[in-house]
Amino acid sequence: MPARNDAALAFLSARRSRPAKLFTLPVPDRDQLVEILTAATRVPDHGKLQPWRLVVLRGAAFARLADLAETRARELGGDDEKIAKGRGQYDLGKLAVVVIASPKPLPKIPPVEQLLSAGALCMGILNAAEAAGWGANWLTGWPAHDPEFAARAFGCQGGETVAGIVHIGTPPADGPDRPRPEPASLVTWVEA
Ligand SMILES: Cc1cc2nc3c(=O)[nH]c(=O)nc-3n(C[C@H](O)[C@H](O)[C@H](O)COP(=O)(O)O)c2cc1C
Repeated sequence: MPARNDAALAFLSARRSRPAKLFTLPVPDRDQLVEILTAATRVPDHGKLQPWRLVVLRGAAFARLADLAETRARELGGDDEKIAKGRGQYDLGKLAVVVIASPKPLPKIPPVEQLLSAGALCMGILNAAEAAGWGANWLTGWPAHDPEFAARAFGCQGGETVAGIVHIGTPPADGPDRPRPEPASLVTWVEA
């Protein structure tokens, strides 16, 4: 039986995202990011399929992807708001890990379970980054859900989708936390 870990419980009880648009430098270097990803990829994965892959965005990649999002918005007939929303996180990005859900064609493990594993990986990156002293924020945005953008930007193919784009950086000083769920209002206890 695992020992009670009060420090871990305290961390999980206080964890939160920080707004990526306010991140500043520094961001994790390669070794620091590998440490985060080593912890984060320790994630439930039915069938040990590893139904995900990661794309790390740094430096000039962000300006290129912002332009790609604008190009795609124009192709879709989008207005200025769609262009601005599409460019947003890439114009401001400094370091981000794109989690690609990459489902394997195995009928035994349904696609939803493989997608959930990718979501768990996003959460793992949030937690590992915060535990390592960084701010982190899980974003998507319309381009991430546009198959053509996802193919051009991240090489998505064969049923792959973007589960999350997790930005990591130096966060601003903490503001107030957002309201949190009260478990009592969510839980049905089934005891008979
Ligand atoms: C799948 C997913 C996609 C999200 N995409 C966005 C997004 O595109 N833009 C945004 O402002 N927030 C987005 N969010 C919400 C942010 O991650 C938000 O900061 C987070 O819910 C804060 O919760 P936390 O403090 O418990 O981590 C997304 C959340 C999830 C789970």
